[in-house]
Amino acid sequence: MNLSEIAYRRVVVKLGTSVLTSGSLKLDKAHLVELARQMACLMEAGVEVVLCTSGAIAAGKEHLGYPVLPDTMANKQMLAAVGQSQLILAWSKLFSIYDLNVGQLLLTGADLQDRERYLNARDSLNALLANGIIPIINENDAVATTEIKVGDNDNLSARAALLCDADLLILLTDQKGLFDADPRNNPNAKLITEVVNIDDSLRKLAGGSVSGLGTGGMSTKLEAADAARRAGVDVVIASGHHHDVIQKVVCSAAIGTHFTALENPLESRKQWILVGSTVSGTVILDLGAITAVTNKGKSLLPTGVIDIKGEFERGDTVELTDTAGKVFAKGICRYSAKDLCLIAGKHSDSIESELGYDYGAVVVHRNDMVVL
Ligand SMILES: Nc1ncnc2c1ncn2[C@@H]1O[C@H](COP(=O)(O)OP(=O)(O)O)[C@@H](O)[C@H]1O
Ligand SMILES: N[C@@H](CCC(=O)OP(=O)(O)O)C(=O)O
Repeated sequence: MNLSEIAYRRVVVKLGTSVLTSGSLKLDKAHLVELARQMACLMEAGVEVVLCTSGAIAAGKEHLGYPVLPDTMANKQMLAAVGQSQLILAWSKLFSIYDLNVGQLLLTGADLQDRERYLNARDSLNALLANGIIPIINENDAVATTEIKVGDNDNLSARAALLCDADLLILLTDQKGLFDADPRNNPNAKLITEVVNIDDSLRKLAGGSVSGLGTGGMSTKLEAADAARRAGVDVVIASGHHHDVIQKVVCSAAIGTHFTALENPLESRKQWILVGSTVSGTVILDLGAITAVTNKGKSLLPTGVIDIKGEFERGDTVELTDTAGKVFAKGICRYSAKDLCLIAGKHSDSIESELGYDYGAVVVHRNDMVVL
């Protein structure tokens, strides 16, 4: 391959457990050597690489000799705590062959939810890159509980790509890309080489993980691809076992499934609303408000609110839905759920008389909203 064809300057490479174990129950060290070589070669050629690696729980099971344990959160945390240190040790040793240092960033959803913590994580990631160090990211499974987790490394890697302003996200897995059906169940499934629109019909094609190794399957990869391309990042889903896959994808080879970045990416704050912040509640809108928000670029006023679900505070992120539950936007709410119940369906002029105070006429401002 000719590295003079390099098309990207900053790349996030996400390696699923399925790739790291080659479908077995332990880390496939020989394959890790191969993957590290490809990433080191790109670094040498001036491409900045961020590695988002799964495999902590698999490595923990291997290191402890596959103990038979009750399936509790504490046991998963224990396996991740043991396995993460083995995983980072393996990567650190492999990159040291190329005189490359690594820096470990263990994140949870909670670290990215709060805008200030999000910006701190961004500074740390950028500082590693600025010093030629490979950031190695995983979810902090040893302390994370379901409530505070991102939950899967596909979405975590998309958030990492946004954090460091990458121009390419490569999701490597055990399939050649996204197929029109799960190839494990359907031998006639066809590879989709180019995705232009991510819509409900495409989402229906992407199933979960059935191997028992991975988390989320293709459906979380599609979520990740959607978030990344909205932020201006190209995405490729490909097989982690394709020869020289990382280098070839960085040189724009036609491998796997390609998602081209949208031409008008979301600004940084809206990227955070889309992928960083956690949804605390739901605001249900009438048809007039849905049209105003989705087609006319308007802010949401209380008069268009029909109902509210969940307990949220002023400043929390909410989903905006229709009465059937279809989510069409996400945004930061300027009123708490309690206040919104009192002003729902009312004219903005009456907010002060209803509440005794007023945070402005708007419930979700269009600058704080991402239409999906
Ligand atoms: N439409 C699809 N195309 C390809 N793979 C699919 C599809 N739907 C579901 N899958 C499943 O997604 C799996 C890959 O995801 P996952 O198991 O989470 O692996 P990883 O550890 O790489 O994240 C594949 O093994 C496959 O069974
Ligand atoms: N954080 C977990 C992996 C979670 C995950 O998304 O796994 P995968 O679907 O294999 O990328 C671990 O290190 O075991």
